Amino acid sequence: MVDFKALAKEYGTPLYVYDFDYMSEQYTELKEAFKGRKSIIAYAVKANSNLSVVRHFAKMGSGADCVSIGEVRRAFLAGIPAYKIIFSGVGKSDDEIREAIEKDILYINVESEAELQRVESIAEELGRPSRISIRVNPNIDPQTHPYISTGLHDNKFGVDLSTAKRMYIQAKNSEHLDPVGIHFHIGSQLTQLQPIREAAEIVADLIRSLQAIDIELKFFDVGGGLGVKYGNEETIKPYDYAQAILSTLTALDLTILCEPGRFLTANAGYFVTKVLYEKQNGDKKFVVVDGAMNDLLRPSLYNAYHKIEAITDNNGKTREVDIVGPVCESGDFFAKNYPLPELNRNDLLVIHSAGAYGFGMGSNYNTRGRSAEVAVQNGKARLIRKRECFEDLICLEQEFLVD
Ligand SMILES: Cc1ncc(COP(=O)(O)O)c(C=O)c1O
Ligand SMILES: N[C@@H](CCCC[NH3+])C(=O)O
Repeated sequence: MVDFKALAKEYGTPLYVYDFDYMSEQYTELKEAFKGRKSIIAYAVKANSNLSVVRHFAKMGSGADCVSIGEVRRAFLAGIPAYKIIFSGVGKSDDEIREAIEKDILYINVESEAELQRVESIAEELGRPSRISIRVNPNIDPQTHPYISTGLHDNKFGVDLSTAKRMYIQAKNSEHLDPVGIHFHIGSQLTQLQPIREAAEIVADLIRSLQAIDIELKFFDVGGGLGVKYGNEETIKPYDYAQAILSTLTALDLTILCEPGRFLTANAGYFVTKVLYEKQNGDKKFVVVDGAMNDLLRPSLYNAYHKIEAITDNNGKTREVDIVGPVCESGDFFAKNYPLPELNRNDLLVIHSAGAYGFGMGSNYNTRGRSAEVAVQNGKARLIRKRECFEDLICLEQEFLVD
């Protein structure tokens, strides 16, 4: 049990708290699910890119799935070896591609024909062949929130099957490209197994058709996306997930690469915020807290549900309130019509499932410094990122002030 009151007293609020022991359990469960097959769990750094979090997974043997050269650099800094780092994303710049090739990462995940040309040219310039994988868009509806669906042709990600095949042939015939993997990722917060199985089947068939023309791949990269419980949703068990994927690989000897983000971190994280005021506009009751949409954007952006726990001495009956922050937007809320007891100034609200896409999607909107982050491990807490102060926010502008 995390003592949120003590942490809030020591580190202040708003505050992110991460349970590193829970992260370890999630990692181990997923890794075990692929037992009997060669596999790399490549943590999706975007979910929570704090260096201490990435380092925690590095120590467990994790690789890293990165979507910018900044994330690749983070992965290196955190101690993830080059041979377990992959780099995805639809818009990699020349500089990013160059650095990824120079750093000799496991592979660059290519998302278009135009990008393949750039990787080939840059590899030629460097005189160093680039290992690549191609992200296939299998046109499968993942049955998740439209903003986080990625495996339909309507989405910008990956290439269709026939384009992928053309690209593999080009790569095979190029002395500057070394096609080693194939990738798909149909969306995030997936709670249905069937779309994952269908996508894996489609991609496994493509691998067989490539084998028939002598293109042998080593890595079957199944992306991330495994959903978690925010409320009452049914989720997929890691074992069933792994079995569904492995069942499509009959007679194929490939290393599985899996890129979980949310599964490893979401329910390890809590966002702790303090009650400032209660107010009432007509019939509507509001609880105003010191955290805001610039700290945790998911409710504002996706109308996402997060369980909220009140730490208060008032245990009386609840009433429905909107929980809102100080930012000047009506969209700045953590929950609407949420049942909470009467609250006093300085009571705490703990917002659950905030470990993935929480701090990382934060901003400095309204010139608000981002929260501190704390890790809890083996019953001990430690600061893993300082709270941002005003000087941190203005330091890149200050020298440009003119009279
Ligand atoms: C290519 C890729 N891999 C992995 C992830 C991680 O997803 P999740 O956090 O849902 O596991 C994402 C994000 O959706 C992604 O786009
Ligand atoms: N930001 C999203 C997930 C995006 C996944 C990135 N590919 C969320 O908070 O749920």
